[in-house]
Order: sequence, then C-alpha cells, then structure tokens
Amino acid sequence: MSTTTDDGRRPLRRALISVYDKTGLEELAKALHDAGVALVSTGSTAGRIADAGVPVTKVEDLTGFPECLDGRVKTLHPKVHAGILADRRREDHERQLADLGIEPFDLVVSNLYPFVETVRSGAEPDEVVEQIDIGGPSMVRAAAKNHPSVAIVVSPDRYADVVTAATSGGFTFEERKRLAAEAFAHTASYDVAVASWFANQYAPDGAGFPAWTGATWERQAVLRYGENPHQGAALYRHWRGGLAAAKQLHGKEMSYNNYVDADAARRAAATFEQPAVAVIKHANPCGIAVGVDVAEAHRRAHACDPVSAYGGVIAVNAPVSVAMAEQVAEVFTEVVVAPAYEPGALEILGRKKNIRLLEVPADEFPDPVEFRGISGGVLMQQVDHVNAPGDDPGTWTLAAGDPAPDDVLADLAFAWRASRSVKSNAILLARGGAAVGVGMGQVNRVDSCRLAVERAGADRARGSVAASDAFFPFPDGPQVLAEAGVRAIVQPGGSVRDDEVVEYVRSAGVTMYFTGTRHFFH
Ligand SMILES: NC(=O)c1ncn([C@@H]2O[C@H](COP(=O)(O)O)[C@@H](O)[C@H]2O)c1NC=O
Repeated sequence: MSTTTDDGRRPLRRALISVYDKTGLEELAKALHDAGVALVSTGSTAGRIADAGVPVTKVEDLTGFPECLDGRVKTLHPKVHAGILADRRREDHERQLADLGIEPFDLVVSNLYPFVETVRSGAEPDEVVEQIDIGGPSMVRAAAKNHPSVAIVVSPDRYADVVTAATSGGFTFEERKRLAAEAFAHTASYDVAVASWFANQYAPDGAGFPAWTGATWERQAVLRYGENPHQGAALYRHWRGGLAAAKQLHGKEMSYNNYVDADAARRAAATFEQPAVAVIKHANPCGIAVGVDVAEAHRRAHACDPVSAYGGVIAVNAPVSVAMAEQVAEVFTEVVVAPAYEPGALEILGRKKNIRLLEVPADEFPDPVEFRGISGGVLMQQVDHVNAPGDDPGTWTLAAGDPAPDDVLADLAFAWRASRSVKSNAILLARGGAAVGVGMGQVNRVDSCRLAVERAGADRARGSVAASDAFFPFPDGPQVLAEAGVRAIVQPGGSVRDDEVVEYVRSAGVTMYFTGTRHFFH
C-alpha cells in the first residue's frame, strides 16, 4: 500500500497526458520529466512531447493495442483505466494491479475535444457529433472519482501548480479534492453542452422549446451582499459574455443592485441604432435619449429628470467621448456601461473615486432566450427583439386624427422603442428624440399616464408625444394625456374597447397610431 504524508501528499511518479488544447504542453512535459515523472500519452500529444525532446511512452505501446477508428478508441483500455481507478489506499487494489501487471497513474492531465467551438463554427451535424469526446471524459471522471489516489488537471491554467507539486512531494489531499471538483465541473459543462445540442437539434417535438434544457455558469464574483445587506449574493456567468463578463476599468466593486440596473440600462441603450444614452434608477429609465453624438444624447437623457439621475446607472451604445465624460463627471453617478471609452474620457471619469466604469462590447453571441426564476422552476422566453414587428412606423395603422408630420412621427418611433425599457404599465412622453416624462411600474395604465405627465411638467408635456407599452383598456389614460396637451400617441391597439378609445382620441384632436405589437416588461 502506498504511503502518504500527514497532509495527504502523494508523490507524482507517473502521469497520463492526453490534451486537445496543447497550450503549455511542452513546458509541462519538460518540467515533469525533470522532476522524475514518467509520461504516458496519446497520439498527437505524445508526438508534441517527443518533438520537445522529452521521453514519453505512447498509450498504444502501453496497451499493446493501436489507437483506432480515427481516434475514437485510444485510452479506452483496462491498462489505462485500472491504472487510473486503483484505490492506492487499499491493499487488494495494489495486489490486483501487481497480478495484472498494471502500473498506476498518480496524475492525469486531460482536456476535451472542442465540441462547443465546433457548434459555434456552424459545422454540419456529423462534424459536431465527431467532436463529442468519449475517452477524455472517461479518464477525467475516473481520475476525479479516484482523487484520494490520483490528481486530475483539466486546464493549462493549473500547469504551474502541477510543476510545483511535482517538485514538492505531490498535491495534498485537499488540493486533489479541489482539482476533482474542477474536473467534474469540466465534464458536467461538456455534457450539458452536448445534451442541449441534442435536445435542440435532434429531438424537437414541435413545441418550439426543448424538452430538456441545461445551462452551466461559473462564479465570476462573490458580491458584498444581495439586494439587501442581509442577503448574500454572487455573480455567475455563462459562455455568451454580456454584462456578466464586463471588464471593470475603474471604481469600487459592483454590487448586486448595480448589476441589475446596469443590465436594464444596457438593454435600454441597445434599443437604438443611433447614439443613445439611458439613465437608470431601480431598473427603470429616468432618462433616455438619442442624439447626433453620445454627449448630446447624454445631455438630453439627463435633462429628463435631473433629480432622479443623481446616483443613477448610465448606459451608452457607443464609445464614451471626452465631451460626454465631462458632463457625466458633473453628476454623482454609480456606474457607466459602455462598449468603449475614448482615452481622454477614461481619464476624466477615472478621477471620480466612486464611479464604476464597465466596458462591455456589443454581444457577440446575443442570448436568443432569457430565463426568469420562479419558485420550483424557471420561465424561458424569446428575448424581446431590438427590431421587433411594429417598430417601423411604415407598418403602423393610423387609428385617429391626421397623419403625423415627419418630426412627430420620428418622436413617436423613438418613444415607442424607448417605452419597452420601462417597467409595465409604461407610458413614456417624448420630444425631440428624448424622453421628457416617464410613468412606470403602475398597476393601472391611467396612473402611469398621470405620472408621466406630472414628471414631464405642464410645459414639457404640452406638444409632446406618448407611447404606451400595451393597449389602453379605457379612454381615461388618453384623456389624461390629451388634457396635458400630448399631440400624438402610439400604442399596440387590440383592446375590446378600442372603438371607445379611438372615438375619444379623435374628438380630442389627437393623432393615434396602432403598432399591433405589445411590449410588456416586468
Ligand atoms: N477515444 C479515446 O479513447 C480518447 N482518449 C482520449 N481522447 C481525447 O483525445 C484528445 C487527445 O488526443 P491527441 O493526443 O491525439 O491529440 C484529448 O482531447 C482526449 O480527451 C479520446 N478521444 C475521444 O474520445
């Protein structure tokens, strides 16, 4: 029975290396060899090690069986798996190995065929299926299961630790447990990717959503606390990038609420193709505007509600300019999220100690669906698209009043897009490409109208346009708007009382368009 130290260190005498990602392989092999570790390896991994001048035994020389079927069978052999799975704490396992003439492994280094990358490249199904690694996960799982005896390494990021362990008596038991946890996460993520692909590609049942879904996230940060100080919280990310993968360029640690608001802000700014800025408080815009440049968009967004903008989270859909940075620096702002910052802009904002500056490039792999947790489950829905049906004013139906002149139509189109970033019931008043009054999150639509008008104030409400995220169930909402001097309204239509609403709006001399599409946002 092999011996270990008090901390469970086990010397590394023999290693099996089989890696698809060959980053750092030669250096690792040399260091292991120098530390007296014997190396066994598969096909091209062995080739690379030998080319580096390091002695290595090919797996096929170990098994006496050639790698075959284009690599589908390499390590799937008892001489490999018994060598990985023997529990070295047990005399009977040691005895069986000796009887069978099998030498044990102390270390397995492996990473898997690039299944996800092959899917993302748009490869044909046969090619994708060929990239499902079979032997790799078997070795990884075997070594992870047998962590009391074997160390398993699945990432080149760990090679420095391997070299340290090889020259200092091996990994401790605690270290091997942690490596095993990493290894099972590696194979679990891999299997979720494979199972998701199969559920979507090979087993659709006409429901439009897979019968099974899985996802894996990696912890990105433990946050100071959650929505409230008594709630613990952490941030996890998946492979698609997005806000969870943001690069923080400056400022204090992001909080849970910062992330929630930054996500809402990013969603709001991304709704527009021209330069746009959204100022968010508690996940709702207190200002949103477009402009000829980001500085103008920010000025107008801020002007919507300067009181609420204090301590806000700002998102912009284009690089932050020096001019915009100078304006932002004047106001206490919690977070700025942008795809990039001009160097001068970063310097100006970087002088503010407390502001958090996040760089988040436009999504390379936008989420096609979004999830929301409920007790005991999760809801999945398609993301509300930036260019949704009904976004083009050319498709709208004139429901009441005279056709709007071009400038008013442009404001309606802006208000219509902006309103989908406002929590329902949403009424957004706009003028000149900027929100001037936002009524959000009310439990009836008429109160949202009152709130929007009140926030705009009499002067700004008069002559503005209004967007409503869903239909007006009664004429009372439009009445509040018309009495405040709103000149045109855009809404989906579709209420059983549309006739009453249209009649009122016509009688009030207001123009109203139906888009036919609703944009609830809860
Ligand atoms: N089939 C097998 O027996 C097998 N054993 C190891 N592999 C994988 O083959 C790759 C390394 O192969 P090579 O050394 O030939 O580049 C690794 O990603 C490893 O996970 C296998 N390949 C696929 O299943």
